[in-house]
Amino acid sequence: MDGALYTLDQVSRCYDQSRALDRCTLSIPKGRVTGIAGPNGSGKSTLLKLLSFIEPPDEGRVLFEGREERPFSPAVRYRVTLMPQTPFLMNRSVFKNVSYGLNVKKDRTDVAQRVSAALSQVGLDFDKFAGRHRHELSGGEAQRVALAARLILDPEVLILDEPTASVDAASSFLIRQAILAFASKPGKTVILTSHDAAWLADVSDEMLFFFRGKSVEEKMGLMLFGPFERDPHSGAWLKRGEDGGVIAVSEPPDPDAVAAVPERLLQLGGDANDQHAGFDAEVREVARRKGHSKAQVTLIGAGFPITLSCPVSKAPEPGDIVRVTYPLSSLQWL
Ligand SMILES: Nc1ncnc2c1ncn2[C@@H]1O[C@H](COP(=O)(O)OP(=O)(O)OP(=O)(O)O)[C@@H](O)[C@H]1O
Repeated sequence: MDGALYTLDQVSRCYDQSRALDRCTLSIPKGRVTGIAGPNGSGKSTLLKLLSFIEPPDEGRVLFEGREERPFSPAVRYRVTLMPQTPFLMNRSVFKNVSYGLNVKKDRTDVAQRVSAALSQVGLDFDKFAGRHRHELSGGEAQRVALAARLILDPEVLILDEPTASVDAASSFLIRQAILAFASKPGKTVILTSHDAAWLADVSDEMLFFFRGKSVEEKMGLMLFGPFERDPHSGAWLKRGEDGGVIAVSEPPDPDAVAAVPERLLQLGGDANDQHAGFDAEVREVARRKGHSKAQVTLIGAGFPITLSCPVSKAPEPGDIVRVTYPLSSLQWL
């Protein structure tokens, strides 16, 4: 690792009444692929806009190579390129779209050759695609053209917001290949989000997990939102599901707090006791990936979604009812 490229120090970004980023502190390494995962509305896109110097923070500091860029200089903006969630393609040829950024920079060297190389990086043939217009492209091809339009600029930092949203498996694979080829060049940093957790984990060297406008330490396998209740007999705190099932929690610090257990600490099997809480859950999905010794398991317990990983040899099957246990001390309040 070449050290931190970005450091965010207590950064907040507010829209109307909502805080899209809430006193967020994190760092992103240079020369690595960093994936940012988190639920809808957790602030991922807002973070990417700040990292691209498109929007400034309302509070706190965004340091780039240890310096605060405020106001943003064109020099630093040219080093960073963002592909937004729904990238815009002009209603002109693929050639004009991909070469647009070079035009803006008045860079006219070997344009056709560079457009051809950029298209080839995303698996598109120059002769077949360069003359096509937006309406002559599938969703996946349009997304790859948008990526080629960023790759041709050869930025130091490539930031991609949901690059595989609504593309087919073939395009998703080609986008992954293009990202990894770019990232393998010296000095390149990639920062990206995706709702496809397995795809994101596969392409990323590092992962950051987002929740309510800030980065949390690790991926949570169980998250429970209030209200919580107290068992009148035992005095223990719990979350009751719609099906009547209950999941044990510790005492909530405030009514809005969310109870969370890291995925790593959720186990299949085991007994509940003073230190370990447990509940029954139905297995919904088991994802086994080639070359990985662990399977990703999605379950529903007391009506709540749960994810955990377990050795492939011990993975249950969809439909199985299994016991999920976790150390009570591992429960965090977010
Ligand atoms: N331009 C805006 N104006 C008002 N509110 C906004 C704006 N952009 C984002 N928000 C709000 O800020 C919060 C964070 O949004 P953001 O798009 O950063 O989350 P996200 O994690 O990228 O979500 P998703 O996964 O759905 O793309 C949300 O509550 C959203 O409604």
